Amino acid sequence: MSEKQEESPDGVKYFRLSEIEAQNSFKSTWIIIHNKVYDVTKFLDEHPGGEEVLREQAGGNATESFEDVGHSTDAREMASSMVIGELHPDDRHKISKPVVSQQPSGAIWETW
Ligand code: HEM
Repeated sequence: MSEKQEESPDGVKYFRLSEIEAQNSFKSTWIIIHNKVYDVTKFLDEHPGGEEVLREQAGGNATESFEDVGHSTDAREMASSMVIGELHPDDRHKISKPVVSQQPSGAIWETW
């Protein structure tokens, strides 16, 4: 295992966020959903929700919009065939917001 951790222990490929962000063209369109990286380049034409919504998220985190739509089980299965790897664990905090909560003591907690 290299120190750079380009793979998870079970062999899943890790992509850095900068690498993913560069895949935002018609030639290559990647999106992130729940920290998984999807290559949707060939799917753009076939997406029932249209190509535009995928293009808008190209190279970025589409988790919220994907979940907002309430995609079907079929859609989720379809999506799983497009997974090419995962966002590198060190970059995950860059696309997610902390959950802020107040404890009974009054202390403010931030969790990721
Ligand atoms: C790999 C990723 C995705 C797959 C495989 C996928 C697949 C599908 C499928 C099969 C449908 C038909 C309805 C259903 O079965 O739920 C659908 C609808 C839709 N999708 Fe996606 N989708 C993906 C990502 C996204 C993303 C990231 C967005 C938003 C940015 C999006 C927006 C929509 C919208 C708005 C519809 C509704 C279309 C309508 O009801 O007229 N999808 N998608």
